[in-house]
Amino acid sequence: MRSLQSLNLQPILSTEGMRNLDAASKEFLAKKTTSEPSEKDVIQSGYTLMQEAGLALFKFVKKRIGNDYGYHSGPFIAIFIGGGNNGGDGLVLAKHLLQAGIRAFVFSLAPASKFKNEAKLALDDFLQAGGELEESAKFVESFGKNLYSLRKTFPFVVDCMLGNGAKGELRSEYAKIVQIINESRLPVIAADAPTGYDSSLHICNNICVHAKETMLFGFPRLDAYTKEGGPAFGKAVVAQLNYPGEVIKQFDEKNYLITEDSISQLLPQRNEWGDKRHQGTAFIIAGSKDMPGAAALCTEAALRSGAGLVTLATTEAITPIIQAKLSEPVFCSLEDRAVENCRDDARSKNHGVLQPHHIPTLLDRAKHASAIAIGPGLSTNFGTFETVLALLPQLKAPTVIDADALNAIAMLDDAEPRCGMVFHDEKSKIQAVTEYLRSLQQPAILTPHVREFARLFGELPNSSMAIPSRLREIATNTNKVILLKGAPTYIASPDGNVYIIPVANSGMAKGGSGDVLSGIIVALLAQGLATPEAAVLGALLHQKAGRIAREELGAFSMLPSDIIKNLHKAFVQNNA
Ligand SMILES: NC(=O)C1=CN([C@@H]2O[C@H](COP(=O)(O)OP(=O)(O)OC[C@H]3O[C@@H](n4cnc5c(N)ncnc54)[C@H](OP(=O)(O)O)[C@@H]3O)[C@@H](O)[C@H]2O)[C@@H](O)CC1
Ligand SMILES: Nc1ncnc2c1ncn2[C@@H]1O[C@H](COP(=O)(O)OP(=O)(O)O)[C@@H](O)[C@H]1O
Repeated sequence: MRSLQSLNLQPILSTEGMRNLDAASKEFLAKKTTSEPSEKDVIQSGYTLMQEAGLALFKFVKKRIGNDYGYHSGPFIAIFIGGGNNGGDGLVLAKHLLQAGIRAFVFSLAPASKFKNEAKLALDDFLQAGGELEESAKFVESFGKNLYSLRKTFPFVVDCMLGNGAKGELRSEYAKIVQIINESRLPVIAADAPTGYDSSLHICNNICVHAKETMLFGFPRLDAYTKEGGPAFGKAVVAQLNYPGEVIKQFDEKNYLITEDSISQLLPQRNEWGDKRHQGTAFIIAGSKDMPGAAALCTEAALRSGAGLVTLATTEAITPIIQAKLSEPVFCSLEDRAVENCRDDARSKNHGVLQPHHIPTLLDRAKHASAIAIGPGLSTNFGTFETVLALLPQLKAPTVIDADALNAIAMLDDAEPRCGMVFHDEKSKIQAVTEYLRSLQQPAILTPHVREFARLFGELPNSSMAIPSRLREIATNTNKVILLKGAPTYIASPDGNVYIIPVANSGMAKGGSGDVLSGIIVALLAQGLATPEAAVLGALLHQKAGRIAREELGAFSMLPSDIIKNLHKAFVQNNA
């Protein structure tokens, strides 16, 4: 069986974790050379790491020289450095460029006398190699009012002003340079963090470099993938440095970066000799009279994701509509009967939606399923909520709980058969939701977007930095996988690991995309993947197909159905 544990994924560190790892590694490496290292020995170890960082940056920048960004290639590279270690990285880069015969201007925001420790060693090496520091004031004077000349001279800018040590609003000399760089619209490559990103508050200042790419040193850092940091970091590229394995273990925060590269390693093994039942049978409970499309999208996505048999249970009011669209699913058409319940007074409201009298039929059909998805487009009808709440504890197969099924659980306090049970505050409501979920015997994946999440578990933490630990807590307490949809996607597993898919694609932010995701995941579960693997692989395939759809159709025009149309490419490019 394919497992996430076997993938050797890169841990994502917080800025604090990264800085602590840096410090501990310097000590550790220094102790390797002498049992009682002096401060100088520790600085020397730090410089070894800085040289690795600067070399990686050089290789990266060198690849960008030419027409990589589609801009004409000017003769010079502009590197901006500050007086800390981020500036030191820039000096190592500049030395390599110099030695490679590539002309670089190093504009320094700090006087040479300000450099100390590793950055001082880097400065000494740079000067010794024949390099010179340009004063940043000169840059402001020559280019500040003449952006045309700036654009003519430099194809792009390398930002080594401030890295993960930056705090608070930028000082005026930094702010002025950042404004000029931003106004020039030149592409920026940032080292470790874009200048203006406050690595202690984890927010962008008003004045902030918006990098095209940022090279992160050592490990992926959470800041680069959040909604607060992502727009400033641009595309994050990680340069692995030789941090000692023994030290890394101590700083693993159980958050892992996972990208489409891992798809092929997670795909379920197909049984070439097996019949349709060997490929998994998915049972989908979805759709209502006003939302037939949700059921259709979910079902078609499951069909396109490898399940041998897909059965759709939906109300008879919309069964013919979906039958006209899809030939392959088996249908479990749920009889519409006008019924009354204690909330929905108009009988007609209960027509064309899931109702308690459907439960015996659903349970009978669910017996044959290897996985179940429940929720897309079910409606917020009270009887539907009641049905979902009564049905879930009776299901045995691994289950994807999405959309209105999540809304049903969030209404635990209101719904029958718990009518009259009132939770007095949010804390007790969250506790009731947690207990309900924990009591479900089958493995399950919950796929809320942020509003569904808030209905179930209260608002997400204000800072994205705190989201992984909140999700970890819920996954552990409920013993269920929590997949938080959006950009990025977070998947928290009950074992405490959180997987982060660092993709932002506004073309996917459209009604119906989530229904597609549920369909993919239920098919993967049906094929025997465990819940964490099915959730992660499903989200990766979904995002990859979405990326391909966007490349073909653009973010404005692509539709959730185009994600399905491109699913085969997400699978096939990985030789499935
Ligand atoms: N082994 C290692 O350690 C490795 C570390 N590496 C690199 O080190 C970087 C971290 O270096 P760091 O700790 O020196 O911090 P850094 O980002 O350069 O900032 C400090 C400077 O910023 C200044 N400053 C702060 N706030 C400011 C503001 N608002 N506005 C203006 N200025 C402000 C502050 O000035 P001060 O306040 O002290 O006058 C000081 O000069 C890390 O991101 C990575 O690139 C790599 O080489 C790999 C190995
Ligand atoms: N900005 C975005 N970048 C990448 N993926 C996104 C973005 N916004 C939404 N998505 C994805 O699209 C899907 C939207 O799901 P959801 O909001 O439940 O839609 P619906 O319920 O209408 O189908 C989720 O899988 C989510 O991760």
